Amino acid sequence: MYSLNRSCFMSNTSISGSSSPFSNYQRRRLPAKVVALSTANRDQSNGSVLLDTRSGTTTLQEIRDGYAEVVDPKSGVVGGVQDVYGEDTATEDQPVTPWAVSVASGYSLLRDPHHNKGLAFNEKERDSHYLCGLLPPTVVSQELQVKKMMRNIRNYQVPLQRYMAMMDLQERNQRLFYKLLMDNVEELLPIVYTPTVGEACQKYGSIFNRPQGLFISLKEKGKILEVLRNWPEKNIQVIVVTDGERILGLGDLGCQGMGIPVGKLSLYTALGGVRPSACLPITIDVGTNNEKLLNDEFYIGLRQKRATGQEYAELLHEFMTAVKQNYGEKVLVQFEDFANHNAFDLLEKYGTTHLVFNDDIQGTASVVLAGLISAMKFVGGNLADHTFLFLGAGEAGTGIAELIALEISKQTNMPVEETRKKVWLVDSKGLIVSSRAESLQHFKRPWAHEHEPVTELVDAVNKIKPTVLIGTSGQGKTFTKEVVEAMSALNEKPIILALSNPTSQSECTAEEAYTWSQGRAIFASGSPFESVEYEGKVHVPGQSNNAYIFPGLGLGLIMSGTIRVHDDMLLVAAEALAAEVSQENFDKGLIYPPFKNIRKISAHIAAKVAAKSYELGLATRLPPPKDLVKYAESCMYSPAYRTYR
Ligand SMILES: O=C([O-])CC(=O)C(=O)O
Ligand SMILES: [Mg+2]
Repeated sequence: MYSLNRSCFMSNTSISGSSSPFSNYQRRRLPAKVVALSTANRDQSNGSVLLDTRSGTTTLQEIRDGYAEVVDPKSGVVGGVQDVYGEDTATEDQPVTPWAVSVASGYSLLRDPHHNKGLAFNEKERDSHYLCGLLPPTVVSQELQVKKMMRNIRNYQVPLQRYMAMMDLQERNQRLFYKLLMDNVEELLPIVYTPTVGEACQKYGSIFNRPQGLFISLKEKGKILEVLRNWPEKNIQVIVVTDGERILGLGDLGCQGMGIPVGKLSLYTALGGVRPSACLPITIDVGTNNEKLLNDEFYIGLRQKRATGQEYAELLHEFMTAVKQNYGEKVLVQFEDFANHNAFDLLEKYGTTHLVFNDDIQGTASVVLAGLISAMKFVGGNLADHTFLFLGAGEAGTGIAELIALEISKQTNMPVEETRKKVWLVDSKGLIVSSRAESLQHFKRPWAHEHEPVTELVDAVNKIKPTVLIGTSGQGKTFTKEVVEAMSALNEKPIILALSNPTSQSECTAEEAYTWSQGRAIFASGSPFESVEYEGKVHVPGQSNNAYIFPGLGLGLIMSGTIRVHDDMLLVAAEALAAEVSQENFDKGLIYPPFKNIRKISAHIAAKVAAKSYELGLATRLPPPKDLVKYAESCMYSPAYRTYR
C-alpha cells in the first residue's frame, strides 16, 4: 500500500494567518461546505484539502473558516510538498483514491442537518438541488417553522419528550434548532439543559437512537488520535469533556453522561455564538460504579467498574496529548462533571500546558461571584463586609470560595490568606476546622480555620453568623426550615443560593426560601424555579448557573486566540455579568439579568475576557481588535438560513 508521510504533510499545510504556505494565492469565499471525502484518505490536519476535478485540471483547495485558498495549477505548484496525497508521484502499483468535490443535493441534502431547510427551500433551490418531488409543494419561512415546532413541543406534557423532540430537531435541521433555542431561550433552556438534561442522562440508554458526540473508552487506549480523526469536523475550537462520574448532582452516570457535553455545547452556540461545527462533545468511558446502570440491559457504556489510578491517568493523558496534537494549542477544553478528586487533579495538571478550564469549579465560581457582586445592591457594603457559609466543599464550593477570597483581596489589598477567613465551609462531616486539617483532602485545607468542631449545618449558621448561605452539596432538601429561619433571624435580607442541580437536588426550593424567610431572602438557584407569590408580592428567583459564564468566556478565549486560562479572566467575567443587571432587574429582586438578553451579555463577557487576555499577554490573535464588544458580536454564529445558489 502507498503510505503518506503525514507529519510532512501536516507541517506543510498547517495554516496560521499570513504564514500560510498558500498565502500568495487567491483567497475566496467558498460557495458551500464542500467536503465529501473518502474516509480512507480524508485529510487529518486542521484544514481540509480537497481535489477539485470539475474542469479536468487538478486544483488544490484549502478550507478554513469558510475561506478557500486556491492553488492554480498553471502556476506550476503541483507535486512536491503540495502533492498532498501523492497522486502525482504515485506509480501504477500505488493505488490512490479518485476524489471529487461533491455538493450535497437531493435526498442527501434533506438528510444533512447542516444544510437541510425542510419546507423552507425555495422554488429555485428545489429546482437546482434536485429536490423537486422530495418535498410537498408549500414553501414556508423559518419563522413559520419556529412557530410550528414550538407548538409541537408545547404539546408534549412530559419534559423528556420535549428534550427528545429538540434532539431530533438538532439532528434534522441544525439551524432551525438554534433559531428555536435562541428565540425561546427562557422556555427551552430547562429542556436542553438542567433540569431535563439530567433525566435524559439517567435514561440515555433507553432514549438513545442516534449517537451524538465522540465516545472514547478504555478500548480506544493507544489510538485516541485516530478516534479524534473520525470526527467529521476538523476545525474544532471547543471541546466539552466528561467522564460521567458526577453528572450534575446525580452522581455516576458513566457513559450516559454524554447528554451534558452535548447540552453545554448547544449553549456555546445558542448563548455564545460559537459555530456548531467548531464544537465537539466528548465522553470518556472508563466504566461506571453505578450498579443500576451496570445491570441495565439498555446501558450504552463499558460494563465494568471505573478504572482509577494509573490506568485512568494514562488514558486522560493520551487524550489531552491527542487533542493538542490534532487541534493545536488554542483549542479550549472544558472539563465538565468529573468527580472531585479527578477534577482538581486534571485542572492542576493541564492548566499550565493546555487551554483548559473546569466549569464546575471555575465557571460556577464566576457566576456566583457575579450574583454576590450584584446582591450588594440589596444588602449594602462590600463583599469584605460579609461572611460566607457553604454547605458542600467540593468543586463548586471550594471554587466559589476561592474566587470570593480573590475578589475581596483585589478590592481591599488584603492577602488572600486573610480574606479566606471570611469564608467557611461545611462538608458531610460538619464545619471544616483546623482540628480536621490532617484528614482533609488537599482542596479543603485552605478553609480549615480555627474553630471548635460543629456537626450540624444549623449550628454552624448560628455560630458563624453568615450573611450569605451557599448550597453546593449535591444534596436536595438540606436547607431545612430551621436553617432558613436561622439565616432570617440573623439577617434582614439573607442571601441564600441553592446551587445544586437538577431541581431534585436543590438545597431548597424558591418557594421554601421565600416562605421561610417571610419574603426577605435574596434567592437564586442552579436550576430554574418559577416566580413565587408571597403575601401579595411576586418574587422572581434568579438562576445562578454557569451557563451565564462559559459561553461568553469561551468566545472571549477563542476570538483572542488565547492559550491559557487565568483566574483574572474569571473575575472580569463575573464583573461583566454583574454589570449587566439593570435597575429594572433589581426592582424585581433579581441578582442576574434575564437569559433572554444572553447573547448581548456573552459579547460583553467575551470582550472583557479577551481584553484581560491581551493585557496578560496570553492572546495570540494580533493586533487586538479596537472594539472588542463589536468584534465579539461580529464573530457570533447566526442560525438564519442561507440561500443556496
Ligand atoms: O450543568 C449545570 O446546570 C451546572 C453544572 O455545571 C452542574 O451542575 O454540574
Ligand atoms: Mg457541571
